[in-house]
Amino acid sequence: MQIYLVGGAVRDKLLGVATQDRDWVVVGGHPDQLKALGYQQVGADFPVFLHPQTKEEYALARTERKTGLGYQGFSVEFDSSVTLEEDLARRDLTINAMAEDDQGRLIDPFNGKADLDKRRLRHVSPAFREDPLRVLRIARFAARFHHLGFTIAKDTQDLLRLMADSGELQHLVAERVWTEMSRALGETTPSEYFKVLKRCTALAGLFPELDRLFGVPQTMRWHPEVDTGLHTLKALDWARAQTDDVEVLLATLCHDLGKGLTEATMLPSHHGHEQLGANLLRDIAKRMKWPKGPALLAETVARHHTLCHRLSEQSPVAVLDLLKNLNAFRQPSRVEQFGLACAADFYGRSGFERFNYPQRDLLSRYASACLTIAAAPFVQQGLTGKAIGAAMDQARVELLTELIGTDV
Ligand SMILES: Nc1ccn([C@@H]2O[C@H](COP(=O)(O)OP(=O)(O)OP(=O)(O)O)[C@@H](O)[C@H]2O)c(=O)n1
Repeated sequence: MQIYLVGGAVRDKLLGVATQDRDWVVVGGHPDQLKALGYQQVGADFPVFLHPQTKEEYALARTERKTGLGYQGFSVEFDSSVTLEEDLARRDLTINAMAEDDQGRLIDPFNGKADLDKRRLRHVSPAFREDPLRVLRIARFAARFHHLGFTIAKDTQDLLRLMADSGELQHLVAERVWTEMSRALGETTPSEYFKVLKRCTALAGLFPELDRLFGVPQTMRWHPEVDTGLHTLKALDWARAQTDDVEVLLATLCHDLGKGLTEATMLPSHHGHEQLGANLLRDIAKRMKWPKGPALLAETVARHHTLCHRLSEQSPVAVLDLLKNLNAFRQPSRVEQFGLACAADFYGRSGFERFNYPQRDLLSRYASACLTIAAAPFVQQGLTGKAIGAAMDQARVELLTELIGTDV
């Protein structure tokens, strides 16, 4: 029995970046051997074992790589004659198909190291198609390594397109898609995930409401150049630079979904897109099986995000409504999450640098967004709408003064 380090850990070591976890492959081993050594099998159908101390994953070498949720009932035949090369050949990308032996020697039959050097994401073989989730994985790796200059090889782009066009991604179970998307939101350049899926046409099947935003013009006053899809992605990258909170990032991604529906009738103002988007999000969250927390924040941000743009016009009743929708009385942290997603909407405006807004203006708008909902404690004390309004005004002035360093 031989054991090799494989996959992400080998790739990340060569790339000189921190790795998340280490995976091992066991060649020529038998499940009973591993169990006798104290390894614990994970899942009845799956040849993966947890190391008794480190709890790292040790997988028996195999020639079938369908993984995870959605393949219940699928069992992998155990075959101790599978070689390391055969196992590596069925992996997704060449940069993920390298191994290291116990002497630290690299085993790289598919030139993964050369692809790392060329900053290239390239699939290993036609076996890539065994798991349609890999289309999403490639998009996620593109989002993770975009800042290092990685691009997707032409052949691999063609394959992604082929798989998307064939409709095979429609069979993916919602939970797997959510896991990939939520991980992608936390990658360094999350916009790349959606750009890759858009380019290969997968986005239209996976998330049609988001796909529809591309080509929908923004309100001219704020966004003279870009369409709503590009505005959304710009906002998302800005939000990611501030936080890795998936709830905020999902809410930022979804804040303008209603504009896909207002295009025909309500341009140029997109009047009513907030309500339409929020209603849409209820159905989307159910269909895509998003967890409750992220779904709730996304819906509330969609419904109320424009409130921050016209803060001075808001009545305490409107703010109260927002606080209730946010569930801010039970979860005060939602206040800041909301403010951050609204700030991302603001920073995502096209040509925003060109407008040359002074820094203090941007800061004050962001602060205002946070402060509007910072009224929560006052509401908790049972104050009336009028008193809340007065308290908010006072709080807003105080924070702005502190942030800007001058009287407002
Ligand atoms: N659908 C999949 C899932 C995984 N793998 C292979 O299994 C390895 C481990 O998978 P995973 O832990 O999901 O990915 P990592 O490459 O380790 O990336 P991360 O840093 O995101 O964990 C991958 O490197 C890849 O070789 C694959 O080929 N196809």
